Amino acid sequence: MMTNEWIDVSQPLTNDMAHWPEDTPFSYSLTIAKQDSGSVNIGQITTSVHTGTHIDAPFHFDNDGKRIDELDVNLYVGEAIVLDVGNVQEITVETLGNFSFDGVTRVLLKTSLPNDHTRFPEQIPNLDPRIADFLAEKGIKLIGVDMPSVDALDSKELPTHHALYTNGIHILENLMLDNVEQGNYELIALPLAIKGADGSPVRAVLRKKTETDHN
Ligand SMILES: Nc1ccccc1C(=O)C[C@H](N)C(=O)O
Ligand SMILES: [Zn+2]
Ligand SMILES: [Zn+2]
Repeated sequence: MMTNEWIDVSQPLTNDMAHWPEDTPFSYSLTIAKQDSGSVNIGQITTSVHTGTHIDAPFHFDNDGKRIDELDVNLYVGEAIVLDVGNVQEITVETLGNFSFDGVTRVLLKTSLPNDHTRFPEQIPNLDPRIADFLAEKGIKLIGVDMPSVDALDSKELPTHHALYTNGIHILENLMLDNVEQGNYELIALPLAIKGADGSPVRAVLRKKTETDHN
């Protein structure tokens, strides 16, 4: 059987990468050099947990919501469908109504936003909060986007975050889908086990399903 290779759809974590204005930038530095320790190089990282490819815990936008370490890891591993919605600036129920969801529980939206991890976008396509009900009805438990947020960048109310949460749909942000075509994949995007956290970086990878794969 032909097996496809896993492909990386995560933003590289670089010291010049984009971050939310007023949020903590990502930085990696070597704090102990081998010539000084006599044995090893040791680095440290500093970052907001919402920089780069990451998941939101419900606690990010709801004080009573689950924290990262309380989330089921099964949400982040398994079959996912990539949908190309790059033809619209506003993603609505009507946009999604054109697709078949095939009984998958994870949907990744590829928008028109070009992937550039060094540039924080000025504007992003809008996700109508009403898609939450629609996706929940299709059995979706995880939505992934190639943008820093599922709401407008200046939103304080975060209507789409809340609508998804209310419908039991978890959120994955800042995927890199430029080189991924629409279709059925397997996804791995596991968060770190950060106790009590509101979000976590993930390493997100996809593998295209072949016709011989079972569902
Ligand atoms: N880090 C921030 C700093 C300031 C204002 C918003 C954010 C966010 O993270 C919101 C976004 N909806 C997110 O989940 O990534
Ligand atoms: Zn986030
Ligand atoms: Zn978010």
